[in-house]
Parts: sequence; C-alpha cells; structure tokens
Amino acid sequence: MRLILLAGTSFAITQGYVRNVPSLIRPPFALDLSSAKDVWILPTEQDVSNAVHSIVEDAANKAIAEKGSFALAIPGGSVLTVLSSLEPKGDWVSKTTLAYVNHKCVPNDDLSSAIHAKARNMFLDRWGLTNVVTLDGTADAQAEASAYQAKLEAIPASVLPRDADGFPVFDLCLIGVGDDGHIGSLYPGRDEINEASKWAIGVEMKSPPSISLTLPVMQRAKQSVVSAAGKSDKYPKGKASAMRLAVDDEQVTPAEFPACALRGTTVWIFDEPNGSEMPSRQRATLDEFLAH
Ligand SMILES: O=C1O[C@H](COP(=O)(O)O)[C@@H](O)[C@H](O)[C@H]1O
Repeated sequence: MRLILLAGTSFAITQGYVRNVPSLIRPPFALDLSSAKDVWILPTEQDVSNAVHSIVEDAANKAIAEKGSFALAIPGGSVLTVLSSLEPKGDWVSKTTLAYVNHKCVPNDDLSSAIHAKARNMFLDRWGLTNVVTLDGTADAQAEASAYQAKLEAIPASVLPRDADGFPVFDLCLIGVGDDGHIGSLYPGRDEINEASKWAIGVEMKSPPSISLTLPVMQRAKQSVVSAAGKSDKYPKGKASAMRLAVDDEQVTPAEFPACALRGTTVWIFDEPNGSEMPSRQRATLDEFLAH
C-alpha cells in the first residue's frame, strides 16, 4: 500500500482503490485495508479460548522479562468469559497493570454494566489482580475520558511505554468487536473512529455513555488480538459475516465498519463457525497455532 499526503488529507491506495482517510493516519502508522494477514481459524471455541490464554501468558512473560512489568488492556463481553477460565501460571499477575479498552460510565461496582465489576467477579479477585486503571464512576463521559487518559499518562513509561508519536504502547490489547464492526466503543458512522491524537475519548451514543481507547492506541499495542468463538445472547448466530467483513472485505471503510482498521496490526482468532464465511482461509489446529 502507498500513502500520499495531500494538504492535510491522506489517501490510502490499496489494491487499486483510492480511499479518502481524513486525519486517521498519524505517521508512521499506515492504514492497511488489504485483507488481514494474521488470521487463524481453529476447530472449536475451546481452542480459541486456549489460544487466547496462551497469548496472554506468553505476552506477560515476555514483557516481564524485557521490562519487569506487563501492560494489558481488555474489553468487556465474551473476552471476560474467555479470561475467566484462565488460571495464571507463575507470578505475572503481580506485575500486571490492567486497563479497559472501553468501559461504561457507571459506578465501578455496578455488576449489571461495569466491566470492572464483572471482571472482578469473574477472575480479577481470584487472580489477585488489583492494579487496575478504573473510571471515576460518574456519568460524565467527556470528563471520564480525560481523567482516564490522565491516569494512563501517569503510568511510568517503564511500565506503559510511549511510541515516537507519544502514544502508549500496551504489551497486549484484547479488542472486542461487535457484529456492526464496532471496536471498543468506536462505532460505525461516528466521528470517534477518526480521533488521531487523544488516548481515550468519551462516546455519548448510548445511555449510559462510555469511554474508549482510541484507534491509534489500539493500533500501537505491541500485540493485539480479536477473537470470536461460539454464540451468545447478543449474537445467537455468532459473528461469521461480521468477521469476514472485518478481515477480508476490501470495500468497507473504517467509517462504515471500524474493525477493518485493525487489519494491519491485529491477530484474528476464530472458531470454525465464526470463520465459516472465509472458506479460502487456512485452517489450523490449536497445536499448529501454539507452535507458530
Ligand atoms: O458492545 C460491546 O461489545 C463488545 C463485543 O462483545 P462480545 O460479547 O461480542 O465479545 C465488547 O467487547 C465491548 O466491551 C462492549 O461494549
């Protein structure tokens, strides 16, 4: 892909298409909208869960070996269920700083809608992970987003490194995707996906509102992962069509389907049903994934 910068507007040329991508690109990050390269379709939901567990532990061990700490960002939804069956090995938990990719602006102990309350209940308390960047628990999304960014900025760069553009670089970012293509709380058809300088933003689309990490932060994680496996009450048919749009459809834009903006930077892991609309994609066993 080639990038042409013209009078403050960026055009990405991908596979013969010219796309107008206003202010989304903050060098040196190119928005690569060609098909995602790092896509794994594993046989079962359990395989996907095991693959994510392995990624978390490997990323933690590697980060701790390199810099003595592990900076992890997690979303809500099905990823919480995946993490709830992880039994941490070794002592990486005590060296982990956890942040949320997105979070509703509600009190942190609200078990019905606070990701933090759910995560505590499902695994954080059991793991003993207490070093968590939480919201203040108000309903003011803009103030919460500013405060969240300030809390992230206060984390030393030895724990949460910054890149050359000043953005934080999480060791691992697990990113939730909805079947409308939203990532974190960056929804289709809204301006938030274009945010190119803040680390966290307020999203007042639903009630209660949310905060979300921004696309540049998601893109800059050392490693980022989107997983989709099984079905849920929200997605009784799974997310097969959405995942195909996310990784393979070269016509969709981030404005229409934000998840496609992660193609160049993210590892995508699906079970067979959620990968079923990608018949030409290679299949792998869990062992092959773990050995790669
Ligand atoms: O709306 C949301 O959905 C995503 C995806 O949820 P999932 O249950 O389908 O994995 C979630 O990650 C995010 O936190 C939530 O706000």
